[in-house]
Amino acid sequence: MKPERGPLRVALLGCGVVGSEVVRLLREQADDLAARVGTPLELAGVAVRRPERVRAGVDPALVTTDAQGLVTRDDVDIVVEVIGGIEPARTLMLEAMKTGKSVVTANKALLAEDGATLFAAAREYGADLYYEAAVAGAIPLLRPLRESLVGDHVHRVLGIVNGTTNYILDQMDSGGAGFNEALEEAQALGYAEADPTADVEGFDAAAKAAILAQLAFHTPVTAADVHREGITEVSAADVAGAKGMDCVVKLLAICERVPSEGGRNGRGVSVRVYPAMIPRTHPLASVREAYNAVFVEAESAGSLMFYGAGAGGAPTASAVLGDLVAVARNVVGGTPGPVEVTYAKLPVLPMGETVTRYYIHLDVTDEAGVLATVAEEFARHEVSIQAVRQVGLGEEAQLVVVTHRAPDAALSAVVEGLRGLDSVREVASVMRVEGEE
Ligand SMILES: NC(=O)C1=CN([C@@H]2O[C@H](COP(=O)(O)OP(=O)(O)OC[C@H]3O[C@@H](n4cnc5c(N)ncnc54)[C@H](O)[C@@H]3O)[C@@H](O)[C@H]2O)C=CC1
Ligand SMILES: N[C@@H](CC=O)C(=O)O
Ligand code: NA
Repeated sequence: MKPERGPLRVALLGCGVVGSEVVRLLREQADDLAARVGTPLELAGVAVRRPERVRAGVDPALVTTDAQGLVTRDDVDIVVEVIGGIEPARTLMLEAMKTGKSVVTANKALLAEDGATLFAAAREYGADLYYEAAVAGAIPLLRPLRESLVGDHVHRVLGIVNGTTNYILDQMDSGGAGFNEALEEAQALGYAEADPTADVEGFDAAAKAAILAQLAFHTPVTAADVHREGITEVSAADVAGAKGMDCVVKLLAICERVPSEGGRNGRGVSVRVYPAMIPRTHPLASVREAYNAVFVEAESAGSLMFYGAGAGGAPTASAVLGDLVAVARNVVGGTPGPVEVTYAKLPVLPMGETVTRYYIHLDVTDEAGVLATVAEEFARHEVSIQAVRQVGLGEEAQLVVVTHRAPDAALSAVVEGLRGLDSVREVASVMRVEGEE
């Protein structure tokens, strides 16, 4: 008979919004977790920056500021990293894996910047590296891509992966709070990153897009490869323009395989994050507050939709605990989990080659021939117009143009050209349109 093993000892790095919830769940669900793993999970230590702070439910004897010492201790089996940022998180995780420990992390910034180093270490030392919480918080998305869909051929991953910006855009759309007020609320609710610039400038969503693209297309993608635009430039006029089109503005992460004539894998991938209009009838339009939703389109599976809480302490801790149990079971069973494979090595194509649609709102002089001059600018760059509408007269004259799909570079050139026309007083709003033709 196999001898019963002792408890698995867990080192927790960071005890902020997510870490404190991990501690709570480990305590409150101890018996169930032990039954599911086959042995108890025991907290070996909690590394913090400010030890003097009182932390509810954390035994002060477990608290340390020596994270490095904690991850290399012989009585630690698994390390949970919820500090965030690049360093010291990277060094701590590498040290942990070098000394034979498996790692669970929620750190998308690090995985998207230098995941390759961490994955290489996991392979070299036979350790597990699990990170479900890093993308779309509680929503099971990475495990489905990494395991359930690994036998399929993914074409596209499209979704809302940042709760803070969705909360802000939702408030702007519903006419509630302004930008700053909504951001403060998102921070108070524990959705925002330590530096909310990461949220509102799209860095957080870009990191998640890189992780998703890498898993979906088995190809190396880092945050630096992702075309990124945040929501700080989204104005009340953009939101109102979207309403006028029966659309809503959402910050979207889009990862697409770009088809080629011959090869099945395509000629590359497009990975991008930007605010875009989507029709109110589109399922993503009904994703409110800080919720996330992601569509995965795969050859055999068809379209799959994942929806739920993408941010916040308890939802994120749920994903961390799920990984912790999975890793603990692997330790108990003596078999490591799956490793990342990036064999496809597809290039990430420049944004200019990406095919999208544009909505363009122009303040124009109301005189004969303006429409023709404007239309000529589109024709010059071979961008076909789907619809054009005039709003107002005289000083108030405005044109709203929606294009058919065209390369982004051509659309940018059209906007540049329009800015140079005498009959165009102002290009009031430019936004990509996603969702449907
Ligand atoms: N809050 C959320 O909704 C989500 C957060 N995440 C990720 O989870 C991680 C943690 O996020 P939060 O808990 O929200 O951040 P937080 O800022 O609330 O917590 C991080 C904690 O780590 C501590 N810390 C910093 N440097 C340290 C060090 N050298 N040693 C020990 N402790 C140190 C900080 O004092 C802080 O208490 C980040 O990677 C974040 O991107 C992922 C999904 C959702
Ligand atoms: N700051 C992030 C937290 C989760 O990743 C968000 O707002 O979605
Ligand atoms: Na997740």
